[in-house]
Amino acid sequence: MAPVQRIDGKAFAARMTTRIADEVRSLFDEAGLKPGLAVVLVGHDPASQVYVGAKHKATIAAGMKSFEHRLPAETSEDVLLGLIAQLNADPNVHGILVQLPLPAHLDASAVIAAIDPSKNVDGFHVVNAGQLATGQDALVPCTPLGCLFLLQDHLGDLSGLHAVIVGRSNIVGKPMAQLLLGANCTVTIAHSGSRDLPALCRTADILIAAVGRPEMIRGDWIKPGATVIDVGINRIPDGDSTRLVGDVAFAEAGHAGAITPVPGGVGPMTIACLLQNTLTAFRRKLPAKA
Ligand SMILES: Nc1nc2c(c(=O)[nH]1)N[C@@H](CN(C=O)c1ccc(C(=O)N[C@@H](CCC(=O)O)C(=O)O)cc1)CN2
Repeated sequence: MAPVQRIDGKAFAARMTTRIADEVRSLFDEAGLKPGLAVVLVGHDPASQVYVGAKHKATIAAGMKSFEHRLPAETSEDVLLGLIAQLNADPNVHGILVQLPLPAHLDASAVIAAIDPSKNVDGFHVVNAGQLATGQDALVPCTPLGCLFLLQDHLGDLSGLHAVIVGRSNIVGKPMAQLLLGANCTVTIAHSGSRDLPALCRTADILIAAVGRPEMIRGDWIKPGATVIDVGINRIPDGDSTRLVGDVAFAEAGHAGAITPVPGGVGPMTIACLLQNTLTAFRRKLPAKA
């Protein structure tokens, strides 16, 4: 059997970012306007600080305007909702993202619901979710969108393939299922409590691991030749230090057809798709050409 291929999300994301930057430049030449992305971080979660910093860098690299709002951990919901109302009304802001997780005293659903759906570049608003579920043009959550791009790039047409998604979150599992249905896959959504999960996973041509548990998916859960997309980003102790692992036991997956590594797989695609969604939201606000 051929050795497993590594699906290089980092390289794909870099190519996407270059293409987006080219589009941003030519739109600026045509219309004299730039897309603007506002990212709101509440508190000091170390991983969130890294991701928000990476989003700022990527936004600038793509030629967009970046508006960063770093608020103290004790920020009240009223203050946060006030900032969101201000960003909703700001014509220079085309995309708004509130970094998750939020501190425990804040209600993430209420905060997401306050973001104008046409600027909700995370695609988390119920309007965005409803549009995706009913096959309308939607702003689609960045992580599953990135997974779909990697799958289509690697496999081409996905029609008729059986995709098993392990994980049922609103952010990854459910929108991933909608995207794969839209690409004509047969889709099963499973979770850590599904009966005989290993056997279910072994039926997958495409296996999406989005369960948030380090290396839970073992090698013998993977059908030979399957394409495995590992969404998990888990930091585990490693001697005196730590290291990142996915939800799949990568070292046991040598018989898969292809697999995304962690790091360097899905993670960078999340940020590239955020830029893509910001560009989409911006384009939708441009005046129609005569
Ligand atoms: N509002 C949102 N919050 C969160 C989202 C999101 O899409 N919207 N997703 C995650 C975090 N996330 C982006 O916000 C994110 C996670 C990981 C990466 C990434 O590139 N990871 C690297 C490894 C980085 C490291 O060393 O820690 C990789 O996988 O190669 C980018 C974005 C939760 N919150």
